[in-house]
Amino acid sequence: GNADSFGNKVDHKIIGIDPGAGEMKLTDKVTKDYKLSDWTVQSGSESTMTASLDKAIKKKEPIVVTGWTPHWMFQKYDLKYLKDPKGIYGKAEKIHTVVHKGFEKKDPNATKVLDQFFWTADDMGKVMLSIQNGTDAKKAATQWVKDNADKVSAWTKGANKVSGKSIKLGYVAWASEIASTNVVATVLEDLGYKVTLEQLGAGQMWAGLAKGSDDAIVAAWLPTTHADYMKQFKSKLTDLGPNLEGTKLGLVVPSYVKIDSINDLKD
Ligand SMILES: C[SH](C)CC(=O)O
Repeated sequence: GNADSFGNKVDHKIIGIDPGAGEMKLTDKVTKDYKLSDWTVQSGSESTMTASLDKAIKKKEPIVVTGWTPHWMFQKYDLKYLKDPKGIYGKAEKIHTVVHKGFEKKDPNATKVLDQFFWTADDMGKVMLSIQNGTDAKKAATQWVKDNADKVSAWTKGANKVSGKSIKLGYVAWASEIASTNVVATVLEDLGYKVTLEQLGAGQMWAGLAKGSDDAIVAAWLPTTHADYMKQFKSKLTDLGPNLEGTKLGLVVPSYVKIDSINDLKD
């Protein structure tokens, strides 16, 4: 391709996240369907991706990463999504709360709270930003719960305080899920639950939920991003529905990058 193409400038690399993330599967499909044959998707983690983004932006260098909303990166940097004319990343999605099938009978009280948990990208953004600014995730969650007693009381409506009961929440270390899982854990702890948080890879989180080593997740990106996991484990899961609506995911570049569409990645 021509020497000064964007592809050449970034060594034809899309800076990705953890290999089990649904977005990575979708990004593989993007490289195929948009015929980006000389491109590779570099896997790592959310923190290696955001570190690469930070480094490039500090030097005003070109970069393209797998991004998503809600995420603090959009508050911290001036970024834009590349248009996805083939719609491979899907439309706005919802993050669902999913429990191991049978948990709803084992603990209807906790299930009620999990079912009633619902908040906005702004709510999540406040917790994410506080964590990004160095506050411990647990403390940021506790602070948000304290500051939003009205919202939380809607989640715990009709639920009782408990003693001697425990619950295990699985999650993946994505900023969005660190925020949501710690907030839900705090609310359950305030009701008397002993809550264990298990940080896992995406595949392990779904497998753990299916086999019951975890009771619940608030991290299911549906209908597109986690479609494969949901299909694979459907018979072992009870989907309690959305806890957040209006997500987005796709390829993200700093605004100083002069391309606007995934099609522009072709040399
Ligand atoms: C990275 S998004 C929060 C979720 C996913 O891609 O699996």
